[in-house]
Amino acid sequence: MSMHSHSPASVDRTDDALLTVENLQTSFFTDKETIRAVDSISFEIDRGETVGIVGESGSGKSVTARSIMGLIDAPGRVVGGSVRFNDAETVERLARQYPDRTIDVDELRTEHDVADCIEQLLEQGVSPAKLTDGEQDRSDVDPVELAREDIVTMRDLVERRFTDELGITEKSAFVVRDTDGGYVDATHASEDAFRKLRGRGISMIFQDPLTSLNPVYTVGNQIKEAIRLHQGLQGTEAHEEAIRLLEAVSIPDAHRRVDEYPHEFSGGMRQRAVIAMALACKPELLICDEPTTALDVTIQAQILELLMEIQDDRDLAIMFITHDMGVIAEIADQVNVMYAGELVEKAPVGALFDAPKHPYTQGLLESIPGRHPEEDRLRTIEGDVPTPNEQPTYCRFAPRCPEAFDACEVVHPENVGVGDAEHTAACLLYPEELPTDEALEQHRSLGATDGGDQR
Ligand SMILES: Nc1ncnc2c1ncn2[C@@H]1O[C@H](COP(=O)(O)OP(=O)(O)OP(=O)(O)O)[C@@H](O)[C@H]1O
Ligand code: NI
Repeated sequence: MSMHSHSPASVDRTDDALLTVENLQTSFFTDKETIRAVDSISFEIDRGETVGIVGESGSGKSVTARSIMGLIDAPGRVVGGSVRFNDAETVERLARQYPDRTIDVDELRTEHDVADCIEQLLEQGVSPAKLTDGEQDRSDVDPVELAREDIVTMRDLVERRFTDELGITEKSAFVVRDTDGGYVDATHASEDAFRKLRGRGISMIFQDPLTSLNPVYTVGNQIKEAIRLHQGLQGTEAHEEAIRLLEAVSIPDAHRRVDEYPHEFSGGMRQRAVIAMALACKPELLICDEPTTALDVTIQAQILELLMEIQDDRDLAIMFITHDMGVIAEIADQVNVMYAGELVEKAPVGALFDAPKHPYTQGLLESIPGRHPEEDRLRTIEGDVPTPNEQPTYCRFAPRCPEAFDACEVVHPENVGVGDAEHTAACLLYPEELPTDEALEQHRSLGATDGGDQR
């Protein structure tokens, strides 16, 4: 049982999710300002599922991906939230390698009483709202009572790292074992653990295949290096596996092409080779950051088709980043719409296209080429994505929004349920069924329990 199960904002898909991103916050600290590139976003990815992340340039899509991969460099830093990777094999492997940095939740359950822990936290001045975060309908209930009812659990305290605050667990721990399935907390993993998590576990491909391929080595040697690192195969075995992988990504004549250099490959073939390299690591989750934007439309369609086939074969989860709603329609099961560092709408792909709720999403859909064949000019949303350089007490989309009203300047919209169980939007027009003043009150109170800046 998770604290989130009653929350309209965070849909209860937690139990089986392969990846859980919760209140992730990543900022860049420049001389001039703090850019809140990813500003407290939450979403999940299930096994075998494709989750699309869509939004205009500068909305924070790549920073989200790089935060998950542990690839944020100075002046940037993940400043809050967590990224939990829930794969039993990975948890066991890392728990063996990092016994001192592993938390055993079952042990904690036998040694500590959750209600006592919560009492201590309240005494230390932690707000009850923080302890019941996600329990909007229970926010007036004493958190100690929720612990007694098993609604707030030891696992919840571990996930929010309250057990660190209590001195029960090591602050540097990042592997969590639990009978219900543990996880690796990527936001707390050390550099070397991240390297182990990348590749086997989570693997990423980028927009420009040339940045992932080294021009001085043959394509085959680069794939073989990945095979050696992640599967421990050498010599002929590695060579055979490299050919199999090139065949798996439909590179014709793989026996010969395995010995060619990247410049001898076309753009589409290079992107296929990069996918083969990513697969050499046998990942559970593949993150694709605009992998087809540099390619022409026909090749783009072939690569998407290929990814779908590979996904079916391997039950691979895919997080697919694009600014193109057309691509989202092709490939995604679930969609997260980002704007200026925030997640403004989340929905299954059908619901998003049939009934987009956020005016921003509506604008993105209106600007898909071919939507209005009777018009000669493509519709666009006027203006640009603002740089998110302050904590918003308003709606960041309001200046461009055709539906904006006075409150949008002074109330920050939170994600609220909009119809379908798995559909949320962060817009003051919702919940539609409430009168405006009550809707605004709901956004204000959700904002107050949001946690805000965490670290
Ligand atoms: N190294 C950095 N230093 C400072 N700011 C950065 C850095 N990297 C990203 N940002 C800022 O973070 C915000 C989000 O950038 P991000 O690259 O994630 O956008 P995106 O949605 O991937 O856009 P695109 O579609 O153009 O790839 C932007 O405001 C960007 O300026
Ligand atoms: Ni990007």
